[in-house]
Amino acid sequence: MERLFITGIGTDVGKTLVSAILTEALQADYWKPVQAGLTATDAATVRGLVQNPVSHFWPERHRLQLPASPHAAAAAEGLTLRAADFQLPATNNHLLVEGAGGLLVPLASGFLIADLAQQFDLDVVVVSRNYLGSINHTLLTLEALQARGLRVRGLVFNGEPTPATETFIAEHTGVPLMPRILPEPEVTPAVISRYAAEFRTWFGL
Ligand SMILES: Nc1ncnc2c1ncn2[C@@H]1O[C@H](COP(=O)(O)OP(=O)(O)OP(=O)(O)O)[C@@H](O)[C@H]1O
Ligand SMILES: C[C@H](N)[C@H](N)CCCCCC(=O)O
Ligand SMILES: [Mg+2]
Repeated sequence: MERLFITGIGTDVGKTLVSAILTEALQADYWKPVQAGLTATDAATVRGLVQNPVSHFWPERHRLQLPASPHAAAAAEGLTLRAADFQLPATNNHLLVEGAGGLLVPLASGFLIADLAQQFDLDVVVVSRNYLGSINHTLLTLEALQARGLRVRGLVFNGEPTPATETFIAEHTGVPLMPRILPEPEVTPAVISRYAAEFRTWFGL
């Protein structure tokens, strides 16, 4: 059974896109524990992109109005998020848990996204979007995971292929590479389904 925590090298790097692909590939359940910003929630986005009838979408534990760092969005509502608030959904299906922003984004004082992945004892998928500076952000994320003893199930490169970047990161870290995502003119259920087939092959399904 795959139980995966989806993180990335920052915000807006494609975690939700990759979550939709993995949800479809594995017919997995999906859970976003903390949603900051409610105009278009990540769970609604994934639900709209996934076509299989098996996936279940678990409700967010905290839905915060402000599209900001969760610690600040919670404080704006007079809330303090705590580790004890969060329990992994009780499912027998594959499960994908999407973080908010990057690995060290704060949920509260002394409580980071990385702590959630550790608390749930999940393997981690890292999404790296290509931009100038992304090598450093990717290596920092992978070092922080290693320092916490978190296992990397795979790294996904998203965006314009950049062989010099991807080869360096792969050789320097030795992390397993999942299929890469190209810039898509539009993100549709058909696009998700096409990548899901590639990921199914990667998982040996
Ligand atoms: N390969 C791609 N092709 C086209 N659009 C993309 C691609 N990757 C990401 N996007 C778009 O970029 C935006 C940000 O991606 P996404 O929402 O997946 O980021 P995120 O890492 O989940 O952000 P957050 O930290 O808010 O959860 C979305 O509009 C998404 O559709
Ligand atoms: C609102 C946004 N889309 C994400 N959900 C939260 C991003 C928090 C980033 C905090 C930071 O690293 O400075
Ligand atoms: Mg997202």
